Amino acid sequence: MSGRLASEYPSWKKLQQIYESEHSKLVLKELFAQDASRFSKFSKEYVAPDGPPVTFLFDYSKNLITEPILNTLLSLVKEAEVESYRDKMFAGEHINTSEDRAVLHVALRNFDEFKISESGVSEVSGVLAHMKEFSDAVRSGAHKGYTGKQINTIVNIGIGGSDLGPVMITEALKAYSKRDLTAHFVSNIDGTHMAETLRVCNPETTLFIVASKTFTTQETITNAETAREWFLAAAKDKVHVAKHFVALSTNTKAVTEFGIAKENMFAFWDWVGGRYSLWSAIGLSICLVIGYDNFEQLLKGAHGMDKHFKTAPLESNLPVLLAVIGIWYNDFYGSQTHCLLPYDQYLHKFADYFQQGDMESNGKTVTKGGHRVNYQTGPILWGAAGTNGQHSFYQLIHQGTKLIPCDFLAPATTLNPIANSKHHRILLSNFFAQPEALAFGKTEEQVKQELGPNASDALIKSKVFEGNKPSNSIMFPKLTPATLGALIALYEHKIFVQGVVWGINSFDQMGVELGKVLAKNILAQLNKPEDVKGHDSSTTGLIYYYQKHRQE
Ligand SMILES: O=P(O)(O)OC[C@H]1O[C@@H](O)[C@@H](O)[C@@H](O)[C@@H]1O
Repeated sequence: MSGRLASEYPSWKKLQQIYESEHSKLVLKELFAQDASRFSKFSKEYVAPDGPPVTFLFDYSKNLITEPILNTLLSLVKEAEVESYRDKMFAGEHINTSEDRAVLHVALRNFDEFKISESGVSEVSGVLAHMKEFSDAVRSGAHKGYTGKQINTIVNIGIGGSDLGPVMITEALKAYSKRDLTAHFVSNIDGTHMAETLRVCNPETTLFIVASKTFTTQETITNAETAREWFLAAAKDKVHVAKHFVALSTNTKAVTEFGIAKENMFAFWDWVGGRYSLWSAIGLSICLVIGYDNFEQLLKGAHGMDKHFKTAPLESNLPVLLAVIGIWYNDFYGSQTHCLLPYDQYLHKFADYFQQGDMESNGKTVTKGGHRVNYQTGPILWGAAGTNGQHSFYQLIHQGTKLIPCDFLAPATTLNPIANSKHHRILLSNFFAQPEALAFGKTEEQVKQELGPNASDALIKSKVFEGNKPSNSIMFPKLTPATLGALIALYEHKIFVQGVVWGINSFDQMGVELGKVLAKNILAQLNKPEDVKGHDSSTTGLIYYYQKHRQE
């Protein structure tokens, strides 16, 4: 975040040399054979410094690294002054320079421990108290709808960071949820999303949560207006809106203009980035689904990781280790993508969530100093819950031509021990087997032995697994709210470290703006062919086709 080009650091140059001279010799099978203590050298157990008990094992031994490589990667972190930028973030300095803002999602889960002087920080506990009071009232049935019935359905209307976090967490912590409260999340402007949701809602028992940091996002405002119209068609009187609509936003003026009273608004501040906002008022739907106490556990779990990130030395700092291993593949091996593979059905939205978290943060081509980078920045992030991916895209990871580093995550104990935990043992045997197969593969010799003397050469070759595919494994005792909080914070800080090394601003998102502006302009031209002006022939042709075929 210094704005310097990463390629100028001495360690970067050294890493390039190491890669060129050594990468063909970095063979996991040999690295493990040569060193019986490789696992203990390259794994760490995280234990939360305080707060709710959180622990997990981070095993990074199946990576194409040696101690000298790791040390050089850590020198890179030092040269990029990651520690100093980390301290600036925690101190509330305006490290989001293009927007002149602090980056303080850590202040949302701080419980007054780190001293941070930025306006709004002292209001965090008041908003949490408001969230507790409101979510308790809805969950207990004290807050009633306009006909006196209890609320049994919530609809969160938001997109991007105002949707993905709540969706991911409410799925991940479903085991802790109030089962008689149904939660829907409407994000897409496509009317189908709202129409299909309203079809199963009853206006008397539904609470709409309009979640938008800016309260100007076209999708969210349009969806909220449609929801209000639908509600008023039944409730008739606007006075009833107060019981059925709340807003989560930084923009009091726009919220009031929309018709939501100030007391039904849950505030947050411009130093909370959209993709880092689930810890803020944007988490209200999470509180409603899992209860405030569980939400607080989530925050405290994240706070424990914040403390670890802030104080642990680089060589045992887990977000730093995760970040530099990612940089090694992204910038030296030329890996384009990174795969997140939770072996836990509850975490089936984890990769979707970090797709925004990572790609919107580090998908940048210029440094903070305005220089075009001459190296790769953020990876393409993707993934799915195991074992589903194994029956779909793992083929390419095992035998395709691309190197795809993977993170495997799994709980030792399932929250659903059905059939005597038989399912979980099978699930975990896959969680253990896949990284092993990726790393060690299967040689031609082994295949020949298996197939016998009559097998054709082509068949033998098709069954060979080259191996040497790297992965991290993260295993935790059980998926609890605090554990989930710590895991999310781990990845958030990984993104931070990588952004600082690459010299980019991880906290703006200028890239989403152009499309928004163009769409507004085109919306005004859709009525008549003669209005369609100023486009290339392809765009004009597409709009004409629409105009010819639409039926409204
Ligand atoms: O919460 P609001 O302001 O509606 O923004 C929703 C989303 O909009 C997008 O354009 C991005 O900027 C995201 O970072 C953001 O999370």
